[in-house]
Amino acid sequence: SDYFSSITGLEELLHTEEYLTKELRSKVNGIRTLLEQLEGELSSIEKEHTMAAGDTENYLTNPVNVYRLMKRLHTDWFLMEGRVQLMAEEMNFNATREYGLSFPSQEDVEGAALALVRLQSTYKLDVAQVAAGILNGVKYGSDMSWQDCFELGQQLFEMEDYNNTKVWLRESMERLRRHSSHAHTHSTPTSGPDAVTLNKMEATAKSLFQMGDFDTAYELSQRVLQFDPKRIRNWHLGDKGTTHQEEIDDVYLPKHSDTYNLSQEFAQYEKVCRGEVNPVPRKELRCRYSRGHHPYRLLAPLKLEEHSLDPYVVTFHDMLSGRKISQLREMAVPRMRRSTVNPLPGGQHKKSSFRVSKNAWLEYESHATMVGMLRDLKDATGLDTTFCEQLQVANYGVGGHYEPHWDFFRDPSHYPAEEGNRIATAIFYLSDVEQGGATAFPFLDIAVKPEMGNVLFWYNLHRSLDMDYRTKHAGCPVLKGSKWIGNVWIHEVTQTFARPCDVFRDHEVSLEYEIIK
Ligand SMILES: O=C(O)CCC(=O)C(=O)O
Ligand SMILES: [Fe+2]
Repeated sequence: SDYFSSITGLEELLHTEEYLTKELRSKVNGIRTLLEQLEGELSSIEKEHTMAAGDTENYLTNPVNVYRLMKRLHTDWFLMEGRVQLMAEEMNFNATREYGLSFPSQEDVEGAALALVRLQSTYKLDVAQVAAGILNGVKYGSDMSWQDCFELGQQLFEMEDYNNTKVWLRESMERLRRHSSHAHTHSTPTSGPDAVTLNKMEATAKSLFQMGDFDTAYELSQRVLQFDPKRIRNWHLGDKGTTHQEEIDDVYLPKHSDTYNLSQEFAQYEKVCRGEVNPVPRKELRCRYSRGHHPYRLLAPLKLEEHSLDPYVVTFHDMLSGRKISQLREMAVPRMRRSTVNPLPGGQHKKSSFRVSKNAWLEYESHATMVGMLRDLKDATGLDTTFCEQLQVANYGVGGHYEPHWDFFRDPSHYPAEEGNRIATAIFYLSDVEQGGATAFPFLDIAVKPEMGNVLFWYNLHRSLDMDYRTKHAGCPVLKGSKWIGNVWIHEVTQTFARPCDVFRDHEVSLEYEIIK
């Protein structure tokens, strides 16, 4: 399971499908050959038999015919029987569990549905466009059928996401309406919903009705009636007369939605993800060459892009070659696991829809490339890299994201006292991302687009080592493509000379951002 959280798992699923397709294709071809043989033999017997039946006496007085009749019934029909049996055996196709192939779980399907609606809401995508395979005006994939949309609507309904249920069911019904009127004008037989689907449609309409979503319920029931006018008898009258207990039990009522996702802060985060940031130019910010903290950088200066000076957030361009990036990703792939988020004290590390990605932890000493990364970081920032966690390589698939959070730990029991808190974060971008997937700082109005080889760096702590709450940040949902990053977390102890503190504590400025929504 967890296929949906990154691209590496999805490739496996594609492999499954390729295998199954080939398997079934060869089966279908085999059966067709057998069927053609059978067809040939049967029609020659039919021909012979018609001849015999047409003039029985004449036929049966011919010794050759008599012999052939005998032979047919003694041998040929049993050969036929064998052929049919063979075909029946061939017909057996139980591929879905047989070959140790990978299949998505219910959780995966839900994750994929969730990803789709997340993208839709974060990037304000039009459902009709998404269903048509268009993302922000670029046509990528093929259309979704009305059944696809309906199933997604059902899925969302089960997940109790009623707002999205509504839009997808409506899109589905709209597509069904167009589909059937199109089929009609071309005088091809209308492939409407089958009885099972109609049942589902009816049940869904009923639940929506009882939940008070009359418009969608109406739209659904109109389609049901179009294909089977006998259905939907009197439930639209409020089901007087059939108020059995079970009828009431199967009504779904909305749960309270997650309040964070409804907060101002979340809305601001989504805005930053969409790139709707404040257009006021920040004159103090520059793109410039930097010598960093090592004489070598006089010859090979760093390309520094400032995003913010306080808190300090910058990009170092072109810090890692494509070849090294491939090495890193190759090392990480076999170790990738679904990402977890830090638990509340005493809790377990949990998978969460808050963070959908896979990651692997790699030891810096295990490869020269990683040792080099730390050295370059040290040269660029002046920070001491004695206390770093292992390198965390993460991959987000489509819809993958990491909601706003802080990298520092608020609870000192979550880091070793001798290392201190996470003073700084460096994100090595190990891929480009076609659309979406920015690293966003909602309080700072900054969205950094991943560019392969760049390093995004910031301080999580004030000089006073107090937590800088303005550094809340997130990985925006990946809309198109796959996002790879390498996270380096540098801890505070041993940085006394690299980043000395001030005479006064400087943390007041960020306190107003402390509130957790
Ligand atoms: O994916 C991103 O851009 C941010 C990742 C991040 O914040 C983290 O892993 O802590
Ligand atoms: Fe982070």
